[in-house]
Amino acid sequence: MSKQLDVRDVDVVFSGGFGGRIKNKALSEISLSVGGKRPSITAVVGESGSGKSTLIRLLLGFQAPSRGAVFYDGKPVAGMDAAGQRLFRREVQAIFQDPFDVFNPFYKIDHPLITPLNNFGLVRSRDEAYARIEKTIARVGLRPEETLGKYPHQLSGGQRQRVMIARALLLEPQIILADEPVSMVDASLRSTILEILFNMYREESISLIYVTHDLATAYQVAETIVVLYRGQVMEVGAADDVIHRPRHPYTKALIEAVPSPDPDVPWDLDNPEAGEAERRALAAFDGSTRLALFRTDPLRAVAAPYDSPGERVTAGAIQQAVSEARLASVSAR
Ligand SMILES: Nc1ncnc2c1ncn2[C@@H]1O[C@H](COP(=O)(O)OP(=O)(O)OP(=O)(O)O)[C@@H](O)[C@H]1O
Repeated sequence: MSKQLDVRDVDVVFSGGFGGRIKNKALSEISLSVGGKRPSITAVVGESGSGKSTLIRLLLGFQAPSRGAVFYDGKPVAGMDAAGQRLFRREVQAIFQDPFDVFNPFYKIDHPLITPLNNFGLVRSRDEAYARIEKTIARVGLRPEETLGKYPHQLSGGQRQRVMIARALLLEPQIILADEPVSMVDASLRSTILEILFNMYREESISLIYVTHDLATAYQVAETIVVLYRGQVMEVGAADDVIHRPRHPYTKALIEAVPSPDPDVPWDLDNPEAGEAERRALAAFDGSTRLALFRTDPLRAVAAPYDSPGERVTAGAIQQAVSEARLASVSAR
């Protein structure tokens, strides 16, 4: 049983202009929940200005709703006592788009890892803190000896993002809100970071709200997709249904906007347009084969072995690649 974060029928209205007479409804009639009986991953997909950041601030308790309420573990976040708030602050963690903004450039990256452990009384000594930090750093795929003791600018963007994930994990959260966690990371690391997030869910029962503009990665990790447009939920459902049987014209338009290159043109690994779907397809092979990549639908790609660039791939090879890629995608979810 994991704890539940619940948004019930929330509006967020911002006032602007002279005397606050101009009203901007950033969120309208929003209801969603994560966690509860079993942990879950929900993706919230929306374009710029759809209200994603406002939603994250609302979920973190930084933005008060104009109507409706947010509940954590059945209690309204707005009315929590000090002890409740403290628990909420520890158990609901966020990971942001650009971790560089979060780090203080004058402190080594050990600082934002040790401080919350001390503040929440989770460790009794510096040695205990370092033992936990090293273990967690390793879990997000970094080497403690190459990471700790460094300043933020001495790490790559992907390393900084993984340190932020480690920081969230150290606090033993119930729920993680990930706000565009891979949009600043280069393509080759995107899958790795999404996989780390997915493993937190699978291995530690942490629920995840993954906020993104990218339908393909949403489909990759989430079981439920919420499509947000101008502050309203346009469509919500199981990821497969939303992607393969979209009901709302806006969702259809989003899916159509995912680039789908000519299936007759083989891709190679250096193709800069290769995205999540291609990388997943590649995972179906052991990497020893030369591969050409094809999109089969907007969000799925297959990899087929080929001998030399430009050579046409046989239908049989594609068929085999399709079945193997499907198998890979089934087991990855
Ligand atoms: N503090 C604020 N005061 C007034 N209006 C705001 C405020 N914050 C957000 N808005 C407005 O609310 C709407 C939603 O903004 P929000 O930042 O949540 O969108 P977003 O989906 O996160 O966009 P992006 O992906 O570009 O960050 C926009 O119209 C924005 O101008």
